[in-house]
Amino acid sequence: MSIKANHCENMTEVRANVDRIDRLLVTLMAERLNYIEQAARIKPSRDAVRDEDRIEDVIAKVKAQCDIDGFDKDMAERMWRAMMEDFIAHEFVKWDGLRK
Ligand SMILES: C=C(O[C@@H]1C=C(C(=O)O)C=C[C@H]1O)C(=O)O
Repeated sequence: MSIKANHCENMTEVRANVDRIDRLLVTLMAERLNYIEQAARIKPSRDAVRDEDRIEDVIAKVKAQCDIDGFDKDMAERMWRAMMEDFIAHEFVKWDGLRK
């Protein structure tokens, strides 16, 4: 299966749709980051900030969603691994900041 997208006749329409999607993605990323910050508050030890099993669980779930929505699994894996590295780095900064 694949996600339905608007048919575009020109680059103005293409870019308007890309810009619309980017705004939605930023909103979702901001919400995702809020949960990462809550994880920093909740996790009792610094060793728990980076959880390799959870990272692989996230990747597996994202790849399963790729099958549903028709998105490239290898691309998604690269994107999510890079994104999670930034989120984890942020979580470490937040975890330290809450306990100094
Ligand atoms: C938020 C967590 O912390 C980290 C951030 C993750 C993420 O960005 O999805 C996944 C695993 C963790 O290393 C978590 O453990 O769930």
